[in-house]
Amino acid sequence: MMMNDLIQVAPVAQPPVAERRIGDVILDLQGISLSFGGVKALTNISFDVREHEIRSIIGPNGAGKSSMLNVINGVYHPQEGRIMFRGELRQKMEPHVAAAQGIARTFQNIALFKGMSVLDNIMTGRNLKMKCNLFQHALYWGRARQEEIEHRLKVEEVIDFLEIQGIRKTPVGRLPYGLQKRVELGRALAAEPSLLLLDEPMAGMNVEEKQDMCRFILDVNDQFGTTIVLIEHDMGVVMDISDRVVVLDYGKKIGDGAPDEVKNNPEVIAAYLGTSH
Ligand SMILES: Nc1ncnc2c1ncn2[C@@H]1O[C@H](COP(=O)(O)OP(=O)(O)OP(=O)(O)O)[C@@H](O)[C@H]1O
Repeated sequence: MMMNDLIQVAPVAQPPVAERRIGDVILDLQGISLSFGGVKALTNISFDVREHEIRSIIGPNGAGKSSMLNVINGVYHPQEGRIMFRGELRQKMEPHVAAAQGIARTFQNIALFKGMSVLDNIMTGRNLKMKCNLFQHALYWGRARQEEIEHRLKVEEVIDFLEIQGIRKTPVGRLPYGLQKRVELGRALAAEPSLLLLDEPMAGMNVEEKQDMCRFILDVNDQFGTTIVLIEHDMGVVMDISDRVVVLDYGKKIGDGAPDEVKNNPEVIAAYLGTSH
């Protein structure tokens, strides 16, 4: 089996890179190493992410992809290495600080409130933007009400964008898996992130659901200029929508470059065929 054989989804038309205004490096990771006790999840990984690009992280199971996302949004603190975000050296970033700096993410296992409606789940993505606290809600009802209306409008925009108007009142737990994934994307978008981290947004989806999700990811990138870092196992999707791809294997970087370059990298092919170890 070659890398090309892994392609499962019909190609999605992608505008040329120049049209999507790829900019300067906004995230620069240098020499990142992360261990859990004796387990080395990441060893001396360096790569960067440019503004407005779609940057994918791929690799076999256990390669360190989710650990890398957790380093980027401050859930894990690497023992070694340096992270620059928008020109600032980050020490121990906490997840809420990363969120406040415009980094949002979705998770491998959907993390939504199953009993709450689609609308209310997406509304939770606005939490960091809310200025009025409970006390102010009681004292300045008018101001809090105005703020609530503004948040609702933003959430409705996200709902329209993701074409989920028909299910806005439905409890999330009643939705099929593919739609739940879309709602999770909606919650991340409600935070109006500049950097969006997507952990296997297409896992468990059928071909049609994958094509829809691809379209939404490309539209988010194109219409809002959002920079996207994506982990995905489906090589067809990755090669179609990414500007650049970084490849991890056993916690080490074995490839980095444009999709065509990575596809033809012998070390990457060997890792996917299981012949490198
Ligand atoms: N919290 C943790 N505690 C201990 N070990 C961990 C932890 N998180 C990850 N690891 C280990 O680090 C290594 C990399 O795991 P990680 O989940 O980052 O890989 P992955 O590439 O995302 O895998 P998958 O594709 O299966 O999701 C694995 O050996 C894993 O067991």
